[in-house]
Amino acid sequence: MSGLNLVVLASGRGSNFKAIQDHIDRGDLAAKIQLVLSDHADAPALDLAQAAGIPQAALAAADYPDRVRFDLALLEKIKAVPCDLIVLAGYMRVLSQVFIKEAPAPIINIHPSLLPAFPGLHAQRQAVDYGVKVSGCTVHLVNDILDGGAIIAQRVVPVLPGDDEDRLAARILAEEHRLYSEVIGKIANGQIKIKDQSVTILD
Ligand SMILES: Nc1nc2c(c(=O)[nH]1)N[C@@H](CN(C=O)c1ccc(C(=O)N[C@@H](CCC(=O)O)C(=O)O)cc1)CN2
Ligand SMILES: NCC(=O)N[C@@H]1O[C@H](COP(=O)([O-])[O-])[C@@H](O)[C@H]1O
Repeated sequence: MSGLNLVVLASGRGSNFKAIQDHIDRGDLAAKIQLVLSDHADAPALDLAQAAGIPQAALAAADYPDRVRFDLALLEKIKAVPCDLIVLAGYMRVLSQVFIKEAPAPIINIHPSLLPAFPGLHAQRQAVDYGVKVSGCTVHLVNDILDGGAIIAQRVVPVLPGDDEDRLAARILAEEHRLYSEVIGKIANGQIKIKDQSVTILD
């Protein structure tokens, strides 16, 4: 039983993708990553996917006239494989309304702050600069409002004296690696149900 079919979108390092695959390999997560897609051909996430024997591909934005045509090409690759859930794992492009509408499965994202605080890019830097005493990470549904989709789960992470962006990011990242697989596991076993843009969490 391979469980939930996942397609992962990653722009860079891929540590969240790797954490999900590690949970799958350990038998902790009833899912199968069918494809890893990136908008950067040199993304380390693609090397991690290749090493894990997972099909992977990169699409270059420069090869497409606009965001919608890029997203339609992305969708074409996603629709060619079994997909129950699209997982953004450090995917650094805003998805168009067309992508959101035409996606063959729900889309989730992990964000390194306690949304709605600090949306967008460099959330950890925003938190340090603001001087908050706690931050954290959020798993949310993806819709056409950037980082505005329904919140599925959050974890609080302390901001310690002397923290800079990198130290806080590392502390939050460790929590992301746990939270994301926990949430995907609950989607796989039906404890979290997603219908259209609403989330139901069963205790
Ligand atoms: N339609 C949506 N698309 C995306 C969402 C979302 O909630 N709705 N989440 C983001 C993830 N993300 C933060 O969590 C994020 C990613 C990228 C950007 C952004 O401004 N990207 C720029 C390019 C930046 C770059 O190339 O360095 C852009 O796309 O023009 C903001 C937030 C994923 N997509
Ligand atoms: N706005 C989106 C965003 O900032 N996402 C963040 O990018 C990092 C990707 O790391 P990874 O490639 O090692 O998973 C993660 O910290 C993720 O929360």
